[in-house]
Amino acid sequence: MAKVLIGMSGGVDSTVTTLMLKEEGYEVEGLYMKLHSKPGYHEIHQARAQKAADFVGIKLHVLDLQENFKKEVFQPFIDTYEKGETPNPCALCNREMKFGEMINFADKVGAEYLATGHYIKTDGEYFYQAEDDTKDQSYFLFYVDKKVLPRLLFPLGSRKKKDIKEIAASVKGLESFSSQAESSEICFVETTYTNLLKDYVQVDNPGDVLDKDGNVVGEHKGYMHYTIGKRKGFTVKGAHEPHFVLSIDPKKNQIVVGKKEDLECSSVVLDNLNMFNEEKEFDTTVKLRYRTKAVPCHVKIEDDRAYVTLKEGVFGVAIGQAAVFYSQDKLIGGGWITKV
Ligand SMILES: Nc1ncnc2c1ncn2[C@@H]1O[C@H](COP(=O)(O)OP(=O)(O)OP(=O)(O)O)[C@@H](O)[C@H]1O
Repeated sequence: MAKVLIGMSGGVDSTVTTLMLKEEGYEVEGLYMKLHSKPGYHEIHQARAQKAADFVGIKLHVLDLQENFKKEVFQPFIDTYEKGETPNPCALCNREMKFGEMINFADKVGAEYLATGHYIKTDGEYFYQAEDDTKDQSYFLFYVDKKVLPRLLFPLGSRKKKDIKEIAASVKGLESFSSQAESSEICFVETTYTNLLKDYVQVDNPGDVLDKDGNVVGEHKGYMHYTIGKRKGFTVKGAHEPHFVLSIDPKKNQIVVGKKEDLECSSVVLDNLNMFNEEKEFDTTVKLRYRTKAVPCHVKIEDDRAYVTLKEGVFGVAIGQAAVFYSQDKLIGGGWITKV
């Protein structure tokens, strides 16, 4: 039977995935990657991964990628906030670490396949949304190099999260994995992103809040406290209705605020595209942030830029975020929002 490398984080998903692969008869080896440098984190999670590997009876490799992660994922995260934009570190991590470095490691140990506990499906050519739509992670995988797709296995793509927890709870020796707290959306953010940023950049720096016409109407705490669509944490003199952040000017340390309807966006431009097919002009649907529904759109690709016309207005679209195209449940590509 073929050899598969499984990314083991010490969490319930990759632990149950490992068990499934082993039961299916694959020759399985595990890999724990040290990615970010959150103090005390790896001691706990590596030990959990080791416990899972020992239970299933497989070898666990450990790879220290902290320097690499810092350069490819963490620093861009800080830089994006400094530019007044909204980052998506998970999409970068998936391309560079989980389906970049891990594929290289799979080659090293002679594994034909790479598996993870992601909730997503693939047929080797495209990604598809997971069966469990509350857990679907396809949005964060749009930037993975399509060359690696034929080698990926996602046993959880057709499963429900609650069933995975039940499996862990029912296997003697793995019960503790079923009750672990769910990991936060961004693994290296412990509390809030601003708390983390404060260790690296000057976040607290009061400045002016402007209205759409450029009048100073209030004060904010420092532009990095805000992302597009945020409605709290700044003052607006005499305001009776909620105001939302419409744009951020990092150079002037100013934010522009307005009403909900001012946030509506009808087109976006994307760069750094990652398309899974060759089409240059098409109608499809696009998701402009995680946990929102995909809206119908028209796409025209020219010189590695996608010009996307939305057929329904979308609120709170932010530069720096991913725009991911879906045809029904099939992910056909995406890019990074560079202009709204
Ligand atoms: N540090 C790591 N080392 C190796 N593989 C990892 C690591 N972190 C995540 N992975 C792999 O990527 C998958 C998805 O990671 P994600 O961070 O979304 O975790 P998750 O959905 O909470 O899964 P889990 O319950 O396995 O932690 C994991 O199931 C695992 O296969």
